[in-house]
Amino acid sequence: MRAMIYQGVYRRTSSLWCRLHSTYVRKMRYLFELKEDDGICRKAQNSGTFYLFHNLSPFLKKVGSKYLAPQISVAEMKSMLGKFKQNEQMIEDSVLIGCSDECMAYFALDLGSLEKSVIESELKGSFTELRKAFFQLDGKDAPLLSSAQALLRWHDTHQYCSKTGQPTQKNLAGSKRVCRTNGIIYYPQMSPVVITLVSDGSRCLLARQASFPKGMYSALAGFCDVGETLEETVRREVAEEVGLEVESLWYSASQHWPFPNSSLMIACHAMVQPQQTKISVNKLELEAAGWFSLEEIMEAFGREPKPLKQEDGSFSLCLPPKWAIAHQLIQEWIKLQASTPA
Ligand SMILES: NC(=O)C1=CN([C@@H]2O[C@H](COP(=O)(O)OP(=O)(O)OC[C@H]3O[C@@H](n4cnc5c(N)ncnc54)[C@H](OP(=O)(O)O)[C@@H]3O)[C@@H](O)[C@H]2O)C=CC1
Ligand SMILES: [Mg+2]
Repeated sequence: MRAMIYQGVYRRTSSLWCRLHSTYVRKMRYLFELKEDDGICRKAQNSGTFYLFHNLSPFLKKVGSKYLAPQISVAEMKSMLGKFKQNEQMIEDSVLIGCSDECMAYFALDLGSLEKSVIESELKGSFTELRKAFFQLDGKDAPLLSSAQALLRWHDTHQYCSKTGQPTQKNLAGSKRVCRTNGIIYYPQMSPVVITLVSDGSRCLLARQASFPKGMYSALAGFCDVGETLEETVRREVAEEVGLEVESLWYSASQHWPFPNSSLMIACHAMVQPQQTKISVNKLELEAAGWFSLEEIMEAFGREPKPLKQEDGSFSLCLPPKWAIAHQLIQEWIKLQASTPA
């Protein structure tokens, strides 16, 4: 009801509204309406565009070395569903993931129940594992597909109420699911993770897990435990993984991270005492960890960001790609070194 009144007011005063509010505010208010009101959302689905997935792999087109995520119009969607003899209502399974500056809504839809190869040849592209394409995606596509995949995965794994065992229903935008039996509302979840670049004033500490690409080192990361503050998580993870005590820390930025599930990566810098830098690697968590000088870091950034085998069989240092927030932390650390007197 609130959203309907709101929309009426919006229509009557739209020119005033446009003058009063920035594009950003208009977009956010519009997305809020779509999440609140299934009727408005249904209309938006009939004029919006769709990002397609197949069992959580996004539909992409490869242009040179880059991947692009095509937006499929509602007309194309309906024609394709017709070819599969599917009801157009399948469009309502989609989830809202954003909108354009002109308030045209974007949705994501998983077509996992349909034959993959037929859709691929129909739309001339391919469903590609997100992990494979993530670092070659166009600027705006990576965060959009990352949150779309997380939302689709959450709906796929929350079909039933954990209290009553009854099926849950999603609202049209997909911003929640409701158990009709007892009214419990479930909201999409993500796990908070801290990622910390530890410095001793002149070197930074990087580590690798056995699953990382050869030669790749990154900042220390770890999931927040229930009840912890971010500061406590940073201190605990640094102590657990490399046996050091953090003296001070500060927040840098955050990023949604789709692997292995939906995480909110909260990036921090931390300092340890220059006299207390002896690392003791927790081999259950990490394969290796080490201190790296500014020169070593600059040299690694100067190389191609891919594993490079050296003559002795080891791999040269390779740093996280620019989309990963760890990359940003390392870049900030470099700037800090330049601005700090030796
Ligand atoms: N952007 C980047 O550069 C980097 C990103 N990351 C990301 O940071 C995240 C956390 O890093 P990681 O070092 O693995 O974390 P942790 O150091 O916390 O260790 C991972 C272990 O924690 C347990 N765990 C606790 N809570 C969760 C949860 N909510 N989800 C999954 N596992 C949990 C699991 O143990 P068990 O399975 O035994 O129960 C898991 O093996 C990952 O998503 C990883 O992809 C990590 C490094 C670099
Ligand atoms: Mg870790």
